[in-house]
Amino acid sequence: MKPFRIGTRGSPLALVQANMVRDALIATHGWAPEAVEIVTVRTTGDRVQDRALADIGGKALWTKELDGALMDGGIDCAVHSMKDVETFRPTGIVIAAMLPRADVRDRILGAESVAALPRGARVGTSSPRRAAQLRRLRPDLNIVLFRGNVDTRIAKLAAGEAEATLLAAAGLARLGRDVGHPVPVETMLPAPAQGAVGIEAHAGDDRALGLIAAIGDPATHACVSAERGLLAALKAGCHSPVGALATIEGAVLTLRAELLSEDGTGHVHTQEAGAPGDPELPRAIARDLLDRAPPEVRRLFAA
Ligand SMILES: NCc1[nH]cc(CCC(=O)O)c1CC(=O)O
Repeated sequence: MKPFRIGTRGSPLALVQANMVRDALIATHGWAPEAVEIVTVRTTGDRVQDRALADIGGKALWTKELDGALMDGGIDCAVHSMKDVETFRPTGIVIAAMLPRADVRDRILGAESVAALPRGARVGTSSPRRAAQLRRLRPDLNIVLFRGNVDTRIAKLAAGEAEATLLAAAGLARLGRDVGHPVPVETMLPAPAQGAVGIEAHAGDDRALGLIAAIGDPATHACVSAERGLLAALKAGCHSPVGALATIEGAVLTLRAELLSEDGTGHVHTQEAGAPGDPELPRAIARDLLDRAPPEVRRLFAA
């Protein structure tokens, strides 16, 4: 039998995540290790390292090449950090499953907490959300541009390019890097879909869809879909300063969300509960946020 081919980017984190999917498929379906093959694909985002992603402005930085491989049958599924997957997917590609979500929080490296940062400290990040949240909490901080994969950013910090940086707890844990301190979600609401690994397949490939669905976590899928539904309703993307986090308790999904202006002076947040899988909840939250947003925030989300 032909091996089941898992497409992934080649970054260390992407490879760890692809191996998590591989291990889950092998365990769930009782496959031999050689029944799965990992295929690495270089994406636009991997090639462009010297500019802020927001400046490149291009779409599908992390997915385009993998989408192509899915569409032409070069791979059977593609594994992504859901945080990096555009809100609107091409026709023919479906998110078949998500692995159980990891720690959703950011971690701060170089200080015990955001409050403990020295006055005027330089904090390295390329995330408009993290930059805006930091500026709101601490207008005295100097935000400096940090790009590259997790280890590159840790190395920049060690080289003294900033006093502190923020990284997703999930990525650090998956890479075995026990560094920094978790930032409570009450201090910094995470990015939509942070900590979730998704598996995509061709919409017409029923065999792949079935095999992948068997390793999925429905609660993660419902939460991340609500967070992505909010982005869709806002017509926002990963370059917009948006925090969102859905959680499920019993049969109730609670979605918390905030929008900020780039300089952090404008801010609006809300929280609402509903049924998991109800697409109206994120839409209602988006309308409420846009209604109440100050002009400098609404301007960023004008359709
Ligand atoms: N934008 C890069 C990116 N995409 C996913 C993760 C971490 C893993 C995750 O959030 O699932 C990271 C690095 C980071 O933000 O620290």
